[in-house]
Amino acid sequence: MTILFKNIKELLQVREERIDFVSGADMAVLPTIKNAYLLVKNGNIEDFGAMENCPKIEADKTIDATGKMVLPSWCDSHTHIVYAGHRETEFVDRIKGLSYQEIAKRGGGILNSAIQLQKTSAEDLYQQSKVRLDEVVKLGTGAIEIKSGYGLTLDAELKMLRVIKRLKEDYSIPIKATFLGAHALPKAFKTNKKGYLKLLIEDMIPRVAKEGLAEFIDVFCETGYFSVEDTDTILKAGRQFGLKPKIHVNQFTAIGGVQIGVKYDVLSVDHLEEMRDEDIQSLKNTRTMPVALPGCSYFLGIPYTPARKMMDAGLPLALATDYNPGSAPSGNMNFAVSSACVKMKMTPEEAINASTINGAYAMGLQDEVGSITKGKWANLILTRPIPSYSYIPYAFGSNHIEKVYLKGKEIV
Ligand SMILES: N=CN[C@@H](CCC(=O)O)C(=O)O
Ligand SMILES: [Zn+2]
Repeated sequence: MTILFKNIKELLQVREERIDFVSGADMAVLPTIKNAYLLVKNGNIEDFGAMENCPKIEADKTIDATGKMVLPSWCDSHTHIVYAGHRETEFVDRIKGLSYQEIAKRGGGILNSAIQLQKTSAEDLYQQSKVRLDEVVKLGTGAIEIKSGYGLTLDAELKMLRVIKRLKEDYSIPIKATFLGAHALPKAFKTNKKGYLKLLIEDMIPRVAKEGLAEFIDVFCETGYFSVEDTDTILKAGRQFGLKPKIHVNQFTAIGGVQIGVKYDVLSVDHLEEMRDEDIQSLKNTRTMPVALPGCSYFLGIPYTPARKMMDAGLPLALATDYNPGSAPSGNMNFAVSSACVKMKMTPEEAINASTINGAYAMGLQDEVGSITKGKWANLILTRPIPSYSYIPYAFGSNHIEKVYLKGKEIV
């Protein structure tokens, strides 16, 4: 099966050679080809180039993309889309003056979602999550990471991870599963953190690894949740079972989460709303991808990740949605791109690099997706007619996507 996109106004994120990620000043460079063609064969990118070199072949399907752009699908490296119910009453409580932390102290927040999830059947959880996955695919997401962490008991965590496994089997989008048993201290262990750490280390991690339910392990390293010391203990245990770490750090307080991440050579450190100069310094010359979640900053009204400062220091950056019921109830990567430009002063080139190739790296998927490179999956966005790619973050709130393709198959 071959598909030929012709007369593409501009083909974005073209990388002749495979790269892992871009950092520092290179983030401002988005390689493109104007008036381009793209040939897809059996679900993968076969060839591309300027229209004058377009092969004279009879493809099974030819798409005239005059006035439109083609880019690799968004790579959303941080989500919690498998959850039960919703938390808009907490949203209203926050509008009325309560903070996210105050709500959590009253038993709301992650524990509220855990109670709802524990009562939800695996089938219902799958159906609720599927709606969200379908939605984000239509919004251009073509690779996604999904975390557990709303179970907080062995059974409920396994239920979440098995739902993620089922989504993986049912969708032609790469899905990476992350075990986040250390998301919050469950009510039953309120005064017994040691006991929960024991459960995590002796029961949950070995079982998750044995059943092959997750590739990554995550910890919410934050004041009032899991300390740096706890994080050290959990990541060490995860490593023994072959789970690669990517962690939540510096969301509300900077307590050394970045440094423990660097110690474990984590694939990504995510959130980073509170960054000290020493945190930026620690990330230099590492293979760890910093991930910013502007939807969370927007929704909670907390600081945005200091992207400019970090990129000026030579660091890479990825953008993700953090789609979850408490701090970011939106999985719209187009909004992440736009708010990164508006609020974090990222240029459209930087934001697109952060949401494609760097997002792919933050999931270990840089060899499959994230750029227009021969052999990569044809997970693509075909835009509506737009004047320039900067128009995507500029005209925020409008849908600029005409169609998305997963493994070359048209979805919308
Ligand atoms: N901060 C930790 N976890 C999620 C929020 C979880 C929730 O409020 O349900 C996040 O990444 O923002
Ligand atoms: Zn998160």
